[in-house]
Amino acid sequence: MVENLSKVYPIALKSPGLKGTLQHFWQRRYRQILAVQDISFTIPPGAMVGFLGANGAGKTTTLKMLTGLIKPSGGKVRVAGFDPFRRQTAFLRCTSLVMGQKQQLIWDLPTLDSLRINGAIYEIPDQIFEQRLGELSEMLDLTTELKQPVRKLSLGQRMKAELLAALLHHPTVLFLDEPTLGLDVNAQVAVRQFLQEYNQRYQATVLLTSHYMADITALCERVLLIHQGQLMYDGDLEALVERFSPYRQVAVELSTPITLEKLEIYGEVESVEGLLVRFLLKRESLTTAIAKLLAELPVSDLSVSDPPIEEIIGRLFSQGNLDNKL
Ligand SMILES: Nc1ncnc2c1ncn2[C@@H]1O[C@H](COP(=O)(O)OP(=O)(O)OP(=O)(O)O)[C@@H](O)[C@H]1O
Repeated sequence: MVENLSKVYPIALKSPGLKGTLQHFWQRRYRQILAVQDISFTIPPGAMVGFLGANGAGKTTTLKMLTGLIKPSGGKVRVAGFDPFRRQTAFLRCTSLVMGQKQQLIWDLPTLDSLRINGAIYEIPDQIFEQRLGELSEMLDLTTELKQPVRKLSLGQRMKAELLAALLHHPTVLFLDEPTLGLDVNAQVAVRQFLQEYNQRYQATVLLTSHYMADITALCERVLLIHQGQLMYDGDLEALVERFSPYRQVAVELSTPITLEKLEIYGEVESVEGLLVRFLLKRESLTTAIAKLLAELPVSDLSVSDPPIEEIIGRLFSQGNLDNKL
């Protein structure tokens, strides 16, 4: 549960050069960055929620406040009933934060050794450790890799090993910051499937950020959208698409070729491949535009769909777009 949560970062203002450094030493001046402004939301146990926003929107800052790594400047946070910033043992035992760009496994040690260290930190009894290790490594399809030093693992194997390390204590609340960052498509799919299975098997609550919309569409029905530190949307992913995509994609198969110039009379032409033309047509005038197309062009087939979700969100995040739309 998050209520009116805010975070302000003070940024030191310093002119370049020695003079600036000396001045800064005697008289420090700061500017404030409002990284997160007054956001509120509640996530019920067991839900998987996507956290969307452009670079610098405030996602990582929010996750850091939810995991107690930084102190909020204002507002209230409760995770599984705890105030994260107090970092109580019971809180640490039921949560985990996985950051795609940071690693906790020790580079030169075999993965298994790092996992044993984690087991000791969380005081997991040997028998339970072995049982969880077996279970999670099977779900993640990791076997002989665990005996290799971390530096010898592929990026995908390393991410899976990181997840194993983060989940050994069976957290019921999971914060994932770009867990598939830089992975190839197969590894992304494997991580995604694992997260889904973990969520279902242990009814874990998951808050996930990702730049790969495929992660969000595969895992999350509900999304939170943050823009310049403010929560702009909290609801169904599908409804978000409806709300922010004013266009539908209309694919038309022609029986004879038509020049681009003539095609453009009917709407924005997205692509032409031989006799297959893809239009982007405005939702509000879709039926009239299609009727005109069918009446005036030699159409042999026609289908209507939403543009890919990546494209919609991409357009949404492109400079200034959100400001106009919200
Ligand atoms: N430690 C810090 N000190 C000062 N400013 C910071 C600090 N961490 C983040 N910021 C600023 O706060 C804002 C939000 O950053 P944050 O890292 O939360 O964004 P994000 O949504 O996670 O972005 P990305 O997708 O690029 O990771 C940005 O303007 C960033 O420059």
